[in-house]
Amino acid sequence: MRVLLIHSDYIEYEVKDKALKNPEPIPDEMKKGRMDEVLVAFISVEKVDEKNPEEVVEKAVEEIVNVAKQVKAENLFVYPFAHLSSELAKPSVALEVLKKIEEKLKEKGYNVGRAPFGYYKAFKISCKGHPLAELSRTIVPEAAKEE
Ligand SMILES: NCC(=O)N[C@H]1[C@@H](O)[C@H](n2cnc3c(N)ncnc32)O[C@@H]1CO
Repeated sequence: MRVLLIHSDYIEYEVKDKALKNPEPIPDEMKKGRMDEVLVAFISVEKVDEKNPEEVVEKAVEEIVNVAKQVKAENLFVYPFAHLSSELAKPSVALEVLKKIEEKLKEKGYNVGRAPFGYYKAFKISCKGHPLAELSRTIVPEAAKEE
């Protein structure tokens, strides 16, 4: 899994078109969204994550929470982003992993938004520009490290 973390004044998105034959079904209110004072996590779920999705969910949540505490962000935004890797997990696994990350971050008390999965989206983001405002993380299951 590849994660790009951007501490932002805001992020806003608008769904434009289907990018998969069967994108995530979404209600009209999810076709546009905005979150302010937010730590955005652009996430590419990778093929290697299929070896242990539960483990990469836990590790991703840990990494995102660590950064959220450092930058004092209470709002988090999970953004499905298929452009950080050339070895993507299949959509069914990726969607489940992203939903689980969202769910576990909420369980930890954060306000969590998520952009719809399987669509082309226009988005605007305002990076805060401080030294910890742009970070990236690579997360792999332990099993993959032994190979
Ligand atoms: N920016 C627009 C976009 O990326 N659209 C992507 C994601 O929303 C989602 N998607 C598919 N596979 C994955 C994956 N492995 N990880 C994350 N998202 C995925 O499906 C779209 C087409 O790849």
